[in-house]
Amino acid sequence: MRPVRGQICLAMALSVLSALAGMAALGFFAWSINALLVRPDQWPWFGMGGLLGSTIASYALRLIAFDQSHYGAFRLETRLRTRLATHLARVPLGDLQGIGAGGLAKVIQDDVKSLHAFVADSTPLYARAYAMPVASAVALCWLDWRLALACALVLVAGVVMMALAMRGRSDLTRRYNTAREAVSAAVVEFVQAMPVVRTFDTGQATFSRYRQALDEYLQILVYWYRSASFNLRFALAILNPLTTLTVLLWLGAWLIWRDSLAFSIWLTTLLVGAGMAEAMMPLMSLAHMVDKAKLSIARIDQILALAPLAEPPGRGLEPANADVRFESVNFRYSPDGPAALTGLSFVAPAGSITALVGPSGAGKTTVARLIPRFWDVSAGSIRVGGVDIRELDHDTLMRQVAFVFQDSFLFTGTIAENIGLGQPSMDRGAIARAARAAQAHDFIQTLPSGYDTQVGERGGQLSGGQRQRITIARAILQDRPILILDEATAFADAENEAALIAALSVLMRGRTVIMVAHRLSTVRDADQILVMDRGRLVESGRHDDLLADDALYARMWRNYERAQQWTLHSAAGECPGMTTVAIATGTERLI
Ligand SMILES: Nc1ncnc2c1ncn2[C@@H]1O[C@H](COP(=O)(O)OP(=O)(O)OP(=O)(O)O)[C@@H](O)[C@H]1O
Repeated sequence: MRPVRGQICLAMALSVLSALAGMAALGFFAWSINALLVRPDQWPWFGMGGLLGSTIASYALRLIAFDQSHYGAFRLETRLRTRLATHLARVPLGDLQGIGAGGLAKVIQDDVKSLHAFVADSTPLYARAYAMPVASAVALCWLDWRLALACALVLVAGVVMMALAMRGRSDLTRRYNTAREAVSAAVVEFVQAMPVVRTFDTGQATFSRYRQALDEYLQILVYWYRSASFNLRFALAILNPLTTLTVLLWLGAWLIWRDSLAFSIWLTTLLVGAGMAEAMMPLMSLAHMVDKAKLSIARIDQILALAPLAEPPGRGLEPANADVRFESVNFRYSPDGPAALTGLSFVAPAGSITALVGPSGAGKTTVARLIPRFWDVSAGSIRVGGVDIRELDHDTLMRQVAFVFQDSFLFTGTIAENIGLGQPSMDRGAIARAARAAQAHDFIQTLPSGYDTQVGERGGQLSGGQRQRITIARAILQDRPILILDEATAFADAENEAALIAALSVLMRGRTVIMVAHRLSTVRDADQILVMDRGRLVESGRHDDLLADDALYARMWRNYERAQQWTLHSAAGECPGMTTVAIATGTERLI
C-alpha cells in the first residue's frame, strides 16, 4: 500500500473521527433524555442540537473516509496492474509459460481486484473496529468503572471465543483457496478442451476431473463450517450488542436500586456499551479479508520476483549490419532439463536466406525464438551486426527483427490495427500498401467492414492462412532488416499457399532471413540450409551440395519426395464399416 499510504492513513483517521462523532451523538442523546426527565417542561436545545450536529458530522466524515479509501484503491490498482504488465514484458517467456495464461490473468485481474476491495472497503472499517472499543472503554471508565469492567469481561469472553473459532484459519483459508483454484482450473480446462474432448468422448473424462475438484471444494467448506461453527456462533452471540446491553441493564438496575448510580450515567453506559460490542463484529470478516489479501499479495510478489532478462547497463550498442551469428550456443529450457541446443554455431550473412531443417524436436523453433530473446542462451552468444543481443536495448533489437510465426497472434481489434501494431502513426495508405504486398488486400476488401472488420478474440474470425497474411503485412510495414519465419506456410491451403509464397517473397527481398521449414520445397533455393538433429548442427550447405553428401538431408529429401506420391486408398474394403473422409486442400498434404 506504500504508494497510497498517505491517502489510506487519512481515510482511517477520518473513519476514527467519524466513530468518535458517533459516540458523541450517543452522549448527547443520553444527555437530552436525562434533561427531559429532570425538567419535562423545558426543551433540551443544547443536547438536541449536539445530537444533530454530531450525527451529521459522523456521517459526513464516514463518507469522506470511504471516498478517500476508494480513490486510493483505484490509484493502487492502476499502479499495480501497470507495474505487473511492465514487469511481465521483461521476463523470459519460459517463466511465464510455466505460470500459464490462466494463472497470469488471475493475478492481474483477481488478485489485484481483491487488493482493491481490501484497501477500499476494509481500511476505514479496520480503523473503526479498533478505535471504537478503545474509545468506548475510556468513556465507560470515565462514566462508571464497575459498568466498564462488566463490559470488558463480556468483550474478553467474546474475543476468546472468536480466537478459538478462528484457530487454524490461515491453513484452512489456504486450503480453501487452493480448492477453489482447482475448481476454476478444471472449469477452464473443461471449456477450452471442449472441441478436442468432443472428438473423443462426450466430455465425461474432463467433466469427472471438474466434479472431483468440486467434491474436494465441498469437503473443505463442510469441514470449515463444522469445525468453526459452534465457537463462531457462541462468539457472535456474546459479541452481540444485546448481551452487553443485558449485563449493563441488570448490573445498572442493581446499582441504582442500591443508590450508587445516577440514572443519567446508567442510560449513557447502556448506549455506549452496546455500540462498543457492535464495533467489534466486523473484525471477524475483516480478518478473512486480510487473509485473502495476504494470499493475493504473495501471488503478486511471486510474479514481481521473477528475474527480468538482463538489460545492458546504460545505453545499449547499435548493430553494425544485419547479419546474425550464433557462437557455441548451448540452451536448456530449464536448468535441470535436457539440452535443447548444444554447441550451435553458424552465421547468417546480411541479406541472405538461411533455412533450418531437421526432424521434429531438433531445435529449429528454439533457434528462431532465441533471436528475439524469448529466452536467453545458457552458454555462448548470439550476435546481431556484431553485437551480443544481450547488449542491445530491447527497443533496438526489436527494430532489427520481424517475426512471422506459425501460430500468428492477432489481437482483438480491427484488421487495420493489427497490421499497424506498434506503429500508431501509420496511415491507412501505408497499411493498405502493406496488405496488398502481403496478398491480403483482396480478401480484406470482401469482408463486411474491410479494414475496420473486428478480427475477434485471437483472430478467431479469420482462417489460418488469412491470419498469416495479416502477420506478413504487419512485418512488411515494420520494414526490419532481419526476418524470422517459423513454419510460415504451415496453415496454407493450395490457393492460400501461392498467395502466401508471393507475399513472403516480397517480404524476404533484401533482408536477412532465417526460416524454419518442414516442407522442403520451400527451402530449396535458400543460400544455406542448416540441418539440425537433437539440438546440434549436423550438416550445412546449399541444396545440391547436401544432396551430394548423401547424409541426413538427402534422406529427408528422399522421404519428402516419396511423400509427394502418396495417395489415400479407400480403407473400406479392409475395414468394413469404416468410412474414410479426406479433405485434401493441397497437393502435399491431407488433412
Ligand atoms: N517451452 C518448452 N519447454 C521445455 N522444452 C521445450 C519447450 N519447447 C521445446 N522444448 C523442447 O526442446 C527441444 C527442441 O524443440 P523445438 O520446438 O525447437 O524443435 P523443432 O525442431 O522446432 O521441432 P518441430 O519441427 O516438431 O516443431 C524438444 O526436445 C522440445 O521438447
